[in-house]
Amino acid sequence: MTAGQRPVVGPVTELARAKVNLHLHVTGRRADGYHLLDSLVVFADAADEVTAAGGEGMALSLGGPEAGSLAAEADNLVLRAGRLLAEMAGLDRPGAALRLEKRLPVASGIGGGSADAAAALRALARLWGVEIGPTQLAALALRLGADVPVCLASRPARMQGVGEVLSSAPVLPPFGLVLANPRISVATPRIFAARSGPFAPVAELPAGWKNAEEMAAALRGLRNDLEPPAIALCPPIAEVLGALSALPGALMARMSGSGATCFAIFPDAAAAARAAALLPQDWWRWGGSVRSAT
Ligand SMILES: C[C@@](CO)(OP(=O)(O)O)[C@H](O)COP(=O)(O)OP(=O)(O)OC[C@H]1O[C@@H](n2ccc(N)nc2=O)[C@H](O)[C@@H]1O
Ligand SMILES: Nc1ncnc2c1ncn2[C@@H]1O[C@H](COP(=O)(O)OP(=O)(O)O)[C@@H](O)[C@H]1O
Repeated sequence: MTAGQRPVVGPVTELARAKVNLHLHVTGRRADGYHLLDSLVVFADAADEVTAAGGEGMALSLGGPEAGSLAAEADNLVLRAGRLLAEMAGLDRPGAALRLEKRLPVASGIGGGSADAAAALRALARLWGVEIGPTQLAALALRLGADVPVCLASRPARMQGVGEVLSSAPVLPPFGLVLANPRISVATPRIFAARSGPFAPVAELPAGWKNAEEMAAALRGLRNDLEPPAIALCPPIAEVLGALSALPGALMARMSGSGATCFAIFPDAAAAARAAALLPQDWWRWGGSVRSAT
């Protein structure tokens, strides 16, 4: 890796989209305790925003409706990503004024922190003119978290290994998504630690689905293995799943990642947006579309 590319002068902004695990099978466990996963991952249009501009030293300012829960965070993933990229690029005096517009709930199973870290890597690589290949960037991302590599591309993907083995997703039809969180944060390590029982098989997925109904029918045959331990530790998740399933037009509902955010699939984005408005106002809720593979 070099710092040989022409740096960008103006501020660089990157979206940090919410990651949604349409299924999540825990297929094994490594000797170091990390779990082997099989997951079909999509990215919603709900997103944080990371902006990087030139500056002396590296500083981060926070804004947006969900910034409050991060104010006390000494080691924001955006700064960790910046420090790591600067170190790998051999930059002596890296300078960046970073801004995080936080709209996604923190510690909620939609990888907001991972998406922020990935967005910071993309933004700073452009700002500093760092030339880095995709393999090297993915290895760097993995050091920040198991979910960061998939968030780099921020497009539909099949995710395996502990999160670092990425391959093409089936061809997805257009569909809408509702996300709902009961405003309870959930710590990922606790949920993995509470999981028990035999490991799941890798899911058999087709080359693609013709429409949202067909996709939802296939997904109903799969599961999120972290859902039972998450509900045991955080019972309101069951209520969120019940409310999502009862929305008009919902084709299936499931928890994402280690929770507590749950999602429901709809035939289109407009139906999803209408349905989200029917959920309790004291929940974090969102309805809209997902980013396609192209
Ligand atoms: C569960 C998932 C599914 O996409 O999503 P989230 O709930 O975080 O959104 C991810 O695997 C989370 O990825 P990420 O949040 O980046 O995890 P990390 O920071 O690397 O790890 C946090 C902790 O989760 C556990 N962990 C994480 C990933 C993995 N494959 N196996 C694990 O056992 C470990 O206890 C680890 O110490
Ligand atoms: N920019 C950030 N956004 C969210 N969480 C962050 C960030 N930086 C550090 N964190 C820490 O990472 C943890 C996991 O956050 P997050 O990625 O939102 O969870 P999840 O992967 O479950 O959605 C939080 O508890 C928080 O302490």
